[in-house]
Amino acid sequence: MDSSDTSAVSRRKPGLMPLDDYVAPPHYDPAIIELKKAIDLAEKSGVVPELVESLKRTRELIGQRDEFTVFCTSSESPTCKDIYDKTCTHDWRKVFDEGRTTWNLSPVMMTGQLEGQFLKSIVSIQKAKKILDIGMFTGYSALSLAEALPEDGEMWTIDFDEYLKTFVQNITQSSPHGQKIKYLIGNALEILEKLRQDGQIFDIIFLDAAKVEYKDYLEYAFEKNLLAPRGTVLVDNSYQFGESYSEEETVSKKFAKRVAFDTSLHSVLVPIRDGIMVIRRVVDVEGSVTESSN
Ligand SMILES: C[S@@+](CC[C@H](N)C(=O)[O-])C[C@H]1O[C@@H](n2cnc3c(N)ncnc32)[C@H](O)[C@@H]1O
Repeated sequence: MDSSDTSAVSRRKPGLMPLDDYVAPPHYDPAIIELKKAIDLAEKSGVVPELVESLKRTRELIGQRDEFTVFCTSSESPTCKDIYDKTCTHDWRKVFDEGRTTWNLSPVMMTGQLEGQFLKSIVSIQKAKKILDIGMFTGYSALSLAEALPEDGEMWTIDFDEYLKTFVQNITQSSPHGQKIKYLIGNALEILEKLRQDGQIFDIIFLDAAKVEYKDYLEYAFEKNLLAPRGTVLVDNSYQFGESYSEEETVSKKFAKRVAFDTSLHSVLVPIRDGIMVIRRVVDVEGSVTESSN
């Protein structure tokens, strides 16, 4: 986009993030990290200048595309922005060293504005009323999802630490959606088992905790029926920074194959950020009449 076109900016609907405020997030795509290396190498090795220029132009186009994607995406709520800012300035290393968090947490773990708005869209399209968020951290995904729920909607969120619950509660109490959030503190697998025994079911389940446990979360959703009929599972970090499509048989790749080869599931991997997989029961997408691929 031509950034000198200010008339385009003034025509944008209220609520969109001003482009001047846009700060490019750290890149999740290993191809872009490789491209930066290629530019350095090309500059140092004295190749034809047109090659260096072409590589730089490629990098610039990727940056412009990312910027344009954010431009076309509604902005975050003031409370989500507050979560973002407070998470970025918090001393996570210190609280981890003091034993107050189980994981050595980092702001890059947050879903953030673009993914948050995507999650909200899914909630509203599905008209979901009850959601489970596995992996709360500082509540960015939990609040984004909660914001699209109806007033009597329920947002249940899981994480290990009481410290995180207090952190999130202190911020979300100023949001009208904060009261929809129910905190489940402890180990995700133990909590999922308890939810199953209690017969709880959810319209949407968002997976964003331990990647090695994703297969178990999936089993709880589809085989142990924590997912309501016509429900949706959303899986964050489906690219896992490239590990899912690397040569090696990584945990993320095994999970992706597990989903891809399951004929009872319909899935689509949306290339937002580190990749979000949207998984539903095939009968809920195609009905009972399906066309054979043979
Ligand atoms: C990537 S962060 C979640 C980010 C969050 N969804 C957001 O939007 O900001 C992963 C979180 O999952 C939690 N977690 C990881 N494994 C867990 C487990 N087995 N049980 C409970 N929480 C877990 C970690 O403590 C961490 O806060």
